[in-house]
Amino acid sequence: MIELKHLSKTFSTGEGEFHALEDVSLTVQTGDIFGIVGMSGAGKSTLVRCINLLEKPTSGHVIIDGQDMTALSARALLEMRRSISMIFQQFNLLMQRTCLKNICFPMEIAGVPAAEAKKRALELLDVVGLPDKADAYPAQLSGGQKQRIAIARALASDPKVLLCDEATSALDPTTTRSILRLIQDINKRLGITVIIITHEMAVVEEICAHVAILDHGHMVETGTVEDIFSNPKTEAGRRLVYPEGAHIDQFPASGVVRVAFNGGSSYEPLIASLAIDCGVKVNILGADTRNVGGKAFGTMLLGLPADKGEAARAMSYLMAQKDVTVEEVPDYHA
Ligand SMILES: Nc1ncnc2c1ncn2[C@@H]1O[C@H](COP(=O)(O)OP(=O)(O)OP(=O)(O)O)[C@@H](O)[C@H]1O
Repeated sequence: MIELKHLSKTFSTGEGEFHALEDVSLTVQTGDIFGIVGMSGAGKSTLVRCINLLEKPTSGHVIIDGQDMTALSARALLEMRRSISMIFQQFNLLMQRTCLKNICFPMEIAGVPAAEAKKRALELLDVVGLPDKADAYPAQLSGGQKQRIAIARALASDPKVLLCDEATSALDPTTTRSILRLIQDINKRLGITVIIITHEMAVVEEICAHVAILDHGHMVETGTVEDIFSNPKTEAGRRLVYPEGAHIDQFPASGVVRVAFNGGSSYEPLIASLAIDCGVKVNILGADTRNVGGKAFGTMLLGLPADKGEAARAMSYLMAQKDVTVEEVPDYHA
């Protein structure tokens, strides 16, 4: 389990202090695939670099399997870091080494005998689906293949945790999907906890179970991907989940409710049955729906009728529905 407790990171810059992270706390369970999302500059990379202490937090704690990383001696930290591997957007392969030698590199540093390292590297080439690329150089590979080699290298130290910093951001959608499948496979087969830093909600949607949203250095929302996608509670969350809209204060109506569909089979008939069963017509002010893991999710903003009795009937009807949550939108102003 990875626990971040009240983590803050302040950089001193020419213009004074810059608070890149402020009081961030979150827990990632062992074996999870956890997404950390946020717009550019939100502090994602800083956060991930604090997890393996490449960046020393200004205050707060990083606790991995009960061990406080911030309290370890330099030697113990080095040892602990071996159990946390990282992959990057730009792959960071050594261009003058073959793929096999790239994968051997962390084992060489750890003092693994050459023959043993080579054997393990060949196994890892198999794991990432590139058994024929042992003698190829990175320049001879596609972006997706380079990332596969980087993943093999990351696995060479038998890590417990894999940190992925925008690992698919330089790849096309098809290659992205295949790399995400590989990461998912590694998570399942090897039980490695995965933390994915990304600005793309599609990546989170594809493979993460839990997600945290960072906004200007603050962790503003965290939960299951289903919860956050079906009903983002903060402005930053809504901006990421529904970049095309769902800004509630642009709609001209009063008595607005947000209806979130939490994986029920269908949403279309609800408004129709509301009219037929209750005799109440509502305005659909905005809607956005999506499919997560084969289930339907989405939110609708509904404008309730001005008549208080009708509005109350509509509310109780909506609240009685299965797999639907309803909340009034108090921050709405006509
Ligand atoms: N060493 C540093 N010195 C000063 N400021 C820094 C330093 N590293 C990061 N920052 C600032 O901290 C903020 C967060 O940066 P970070 O790279 O963590 O964001 P990010 O969410 O990963 O963004 P992106 O998606 O664009 O990479 C930025 O405003 C950045 O300029």
